Amino acid sequence: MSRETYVTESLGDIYERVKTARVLMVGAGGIGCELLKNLVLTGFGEVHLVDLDTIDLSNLNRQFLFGHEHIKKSKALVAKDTASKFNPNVKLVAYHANIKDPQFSVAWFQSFDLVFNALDNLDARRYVNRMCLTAEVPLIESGTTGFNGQVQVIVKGKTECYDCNPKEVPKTFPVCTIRTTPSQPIHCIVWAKSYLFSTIFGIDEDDSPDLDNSVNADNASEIENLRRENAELQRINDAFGTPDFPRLVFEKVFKIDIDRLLSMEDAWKHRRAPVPILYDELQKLADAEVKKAGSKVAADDQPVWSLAENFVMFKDSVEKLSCRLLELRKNAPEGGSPRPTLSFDKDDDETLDFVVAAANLRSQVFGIERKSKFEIKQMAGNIIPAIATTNAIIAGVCVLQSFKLLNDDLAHAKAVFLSRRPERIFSTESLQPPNPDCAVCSVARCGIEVDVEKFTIADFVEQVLRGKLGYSEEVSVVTDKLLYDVEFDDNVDKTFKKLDIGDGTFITIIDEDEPQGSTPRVNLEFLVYAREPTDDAQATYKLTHIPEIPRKPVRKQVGEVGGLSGDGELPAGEGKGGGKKRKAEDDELVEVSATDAKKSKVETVDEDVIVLEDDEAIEIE
Ligand SMILES: Nc1ncnc2c1ncn2[C@@H]1O[C@H](COP(=O)(O)OP(=O)(O)OP(=O)(O)O)[C@@H](O)[C@H]1O
Ligand SMILES: [Zn+2]
Repeated sequence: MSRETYVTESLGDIYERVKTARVLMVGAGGIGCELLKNLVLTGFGEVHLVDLDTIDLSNLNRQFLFGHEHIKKSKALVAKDTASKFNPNVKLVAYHANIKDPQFSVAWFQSFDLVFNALDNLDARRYVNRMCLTAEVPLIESGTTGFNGQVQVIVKGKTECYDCNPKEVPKTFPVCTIRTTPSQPIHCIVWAKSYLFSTIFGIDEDDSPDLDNSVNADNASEIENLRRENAELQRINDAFGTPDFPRLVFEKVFKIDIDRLLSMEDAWKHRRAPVPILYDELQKLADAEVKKAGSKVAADDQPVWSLAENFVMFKDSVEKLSCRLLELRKNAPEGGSPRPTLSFDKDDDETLDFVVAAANLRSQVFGIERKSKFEIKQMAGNIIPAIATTNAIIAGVCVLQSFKLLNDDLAHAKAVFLSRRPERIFSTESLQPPNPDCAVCSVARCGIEVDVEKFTIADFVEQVLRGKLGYSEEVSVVTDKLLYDVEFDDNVDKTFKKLDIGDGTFITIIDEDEPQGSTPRVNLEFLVYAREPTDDAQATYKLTHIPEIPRKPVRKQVGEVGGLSGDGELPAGEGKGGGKKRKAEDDELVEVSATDAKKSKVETVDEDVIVLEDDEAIEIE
C-alpha cells in the first residue's frame, strides 16, 4: 500500500485539506527537523522553511535530517534536500535567511494557511507572532526545554497571542557581585561573557555604555569604578591587534583592577580577599607545561583546564578574536555604521575559549572553583540539554493541532503541555481569548508608507499622530526601544533611517492620555513600508487606512475568565482576567525576556543590576 493510502485512512476527510495546504515553518533545528519530517510524511501540499543558521556538530545528535557531511551548510537547504526524499509529492521551498528579513513581508505571510514556529529565542518568536497577527494567519507556537514542552495555537482575535502573558523576568545579578565580590563560577562566567567580552570585542568605541542614568546613592561609587575601568579598557583598545594586546588586557583585569579592589579594605574584612595573578609567572608555568604536554594543552573540553592552560587559551583566543575583528573592520564599508563587533556564541569555539579562560582566571583570583569548557558552555549558553524525544513529541502535537485549524475546528484546539510528572505526562488547556491589555494583539493596526531617509520623528508625531489621528501630547513612540515621549525628545530631528526604522519595522504608539472617566486608547501599531527615495523636499506619508482606535476596556476582575465556547467563538464580552495559565514550575521553560523598551524602562528603575537580555547583551541599570 502506498503512503497516501495509509494517510487517507488515518486522516479521513481532513487529508484533502492537508494536501492543498500551504504552510510555513520557521526554524529547522531540534523541533523543526521533526516537524518537517511530520509535515512531509503527512503530505502537506507545500511547505516553506526558513532558518538563518548553519549546521553545527552539536546539532547532529537530534537534528536527524543532518549528517557530518553537512556541517557548516545551511540548515534550511539541507533539511529541504533530506526531507524531499521522504515524499516527492510535497513541494518544499527553503530559505537560508532570518525570518525578520524584509523579503518576508506581511503579504508573503498572508500567502500561507498556517505558520509553525520551531524557534529557540524570544525575539524571533515575538516577531513571527506579530507578523501572523498582522497577516491574520493562524500560528502554532512550540517550544521545549529538556523534558518539558508546550504547543500553543494562536488565532488573531480569538485566542491569546504569544505576548498575552508576560514572559519570565530576566535573570539578574547585582553589579557589585559580578564586578567586586564574585563567589560562584557563574559570577565569573557572566563577567567574562557579558562584561569583558563585550567591552573588548563587542562595543563600538563611540557607543560605550552610558551609565549616567543609573547613578543612584547606593551604587554611585561602583558605577564610578566601572566607568573608570571602562575608560582604561578603551585606552588599551588602542593597542588592539598588536602583539602586546593580550598582555595589556591580562594585566589590566587580573592585576591592576584587582589591586584596586584590594585597596577597598573594608570589603575584605569578612570575606576572602582576591589575589592578583601575574603574567610573567603564568608565562613561566605555561612554558613548562607546554614543554611537557606539547600541543595537547587545553585540547579537551571535558577536563578542567589547569591555570597555565587557561592562561595559554586566554592569550590565544584574544589574539584570534582580535585578528577576526580587525579583518571584519577592514572589510566593512567605509564610514558604515554600526562598526562591526563580535558577539558571544557558545558554538563559536574561539569566543567560548575566551570566556572559559577569562572566567577561570578570574575564579582563580577569587578562590572559586574552576569549571571545564563543557560545563561553562552549558552555563554561558543557558543550556538545558535538548532531548530528541521531547522535540519529537512536541512536533507531533503541532501537527495534530494543525488538523484542528485546517478543519476550522478551533473549539477543539488546545494548549498542550508536556512534562515529566509520572502521574500525567500531557496536560491540556482550552484556548483563552485574547488578553484585552495585551500590547501586541489587543491593538489597532495601520500601515504607513514613507521615505525613511527624510521622514523624522517630529514629522511622525506632528503630522500623523497629532495632525491626522488626534493624539494629545501624552503619547509614547516605541520600537524595540523608546523613541519619543513627552519627556524624551532627543530623537525628534532624527530620520526613521537614522533610528533603524525601515521596511517591515513595527512602531507602537502608546496613548497615555487618560481623560476623566475614560481609559486611554488601545495601542496603535504601525507597520512601516519604505518608499523609494524621491526628490521631494517635503517629507510626506501615506497611511494604508485611517485606523479605528477604540478605548481600552475597563479592567475586569480576576476570575472573569472565559475559554472558547463550543462553536469556537468567544463568549460575548469575556476577557482574560488572569490566573488561568498553567502555574509555572521551578523547572518551567526558562525564557530570558527582552521586554519591550517602555516596560523595561519602568521595571528596572533604581535597580542596581546587570540585566541579561535575550540577545545576551549586557545592560547596566
Ligand atoms: N530569526 C530567525 N530566523 C530564522 N531562523 C531562526 C531565527 N532564530 C532562530 N532560528 C532558528 O531556529 C532554530 C531553533 O532550533 P533549536 O532550538 O534546536 O536550536 P539550535 O541552535 O539548533 O540548537 P542549540 O541551541 O541547542 O545548539 C535554529 O536552527 C535557529 O537557527
Ligand atoms: Zn496578545
